[in-house]
Amino acid sequence: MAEIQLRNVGKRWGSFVGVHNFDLTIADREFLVLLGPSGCGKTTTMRMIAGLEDVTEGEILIDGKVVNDLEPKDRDVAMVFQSYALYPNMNVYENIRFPLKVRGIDPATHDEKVRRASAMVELDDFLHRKPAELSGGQRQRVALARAIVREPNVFLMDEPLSNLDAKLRVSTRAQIKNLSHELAVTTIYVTHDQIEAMTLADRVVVMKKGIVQQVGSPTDIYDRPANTFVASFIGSPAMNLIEGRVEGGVFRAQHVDIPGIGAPDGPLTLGFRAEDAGLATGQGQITAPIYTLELLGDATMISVRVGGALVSVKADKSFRAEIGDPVSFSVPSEICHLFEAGSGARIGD
Ligand SMILES: Nc1ncnc2c1ncn2[C@@H]1O[C@H](COP(=O)(O)OP(=O)(O)OP(=O)(O)O)[C@@H](O)[C@H]1O
Repeated sequence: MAEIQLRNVGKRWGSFVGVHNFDLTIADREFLVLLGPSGCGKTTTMRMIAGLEDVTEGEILIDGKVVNDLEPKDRDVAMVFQSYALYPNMNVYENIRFPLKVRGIDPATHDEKVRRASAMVELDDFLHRKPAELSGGQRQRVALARAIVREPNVFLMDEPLSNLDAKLRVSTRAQIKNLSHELAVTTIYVTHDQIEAMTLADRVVVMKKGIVQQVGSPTDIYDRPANTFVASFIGSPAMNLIEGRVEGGVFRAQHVDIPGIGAPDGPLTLGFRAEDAGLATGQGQITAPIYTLELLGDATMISVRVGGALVSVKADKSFRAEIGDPVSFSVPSEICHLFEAGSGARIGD
């Protein structure tokens, strides 16, 4: 059982603000992902929860108890880092067992606990090996098992997959998801990889420059991004964003003419996702020469240049044309997201 509350938590170093006013309750057993570009304050937030970094403002509570002044070892949280930090002279069994020894857990229980944790990450056959005799993915699993074996109240994972190659990331990601379901322990997971965030999280917190931009389920964040930063950070490709003007309910930019826009006259940033639009059968709302074509296997991505921006639309995998050929996209107003031109904040639903 562990509910974590962050009450207006902040971190400053001198005048530099690393994390600003972070206010959120993380439910017991929730899988929360902190997502954002490098330097946005994800790791600092996690380190404050772990007790590895002092809090400058606000309070952190674990199960209703303020832990600001508690030592990391007294917080009952287990951390998994991007660097595995395994002991090179110990074999896998001893590495996994280590936290139990340090914590003075009854030695009679060690063997069972180590074997259960190693079985969960499918390392049963590797217990006698030294870290140097393991692959990167296996080492990462030892690090996971070492966190699991403690049976902590909270898991904190800081980019645990970032040292793995693309294929291993996908399989280890699936394993983490399955483990978190099995263990049902409150987990906070830091990543800058939006796919990892979308696939793992119950809720995602998107951060930028120390400030929380949006908190929501992966679908909330994907379907209703709170601002252009979130819209351009989530999704592959990111949401198409076009700067233009509304006049009499029609959004206009170079090559773009979209009627039915519910915003007052003036400048506006309009967004839509590549998979929501399509090729127009007649005259569509965006008509321009093809800038590039990418064959994705299951679809063809067609891009045109609109003003300075590249706008992409997914078409059928059989679509073929030449760069420079004219193309027209169907972009009805219903699929469009509207953002304020200056602040980038979302307008309406
Ligand atoms: N000890 C420190 N003193 C001063 N500034 C720091 C310190 N530690 C971190 N920072 C700054 O705080 C900001 C947030 O850092 P943090 O490590 O939390 O970012 P992050 O989102 O985890 O990035 P990354 O994905 O690169 O790990 C950064 O601008 C960083 O330079």
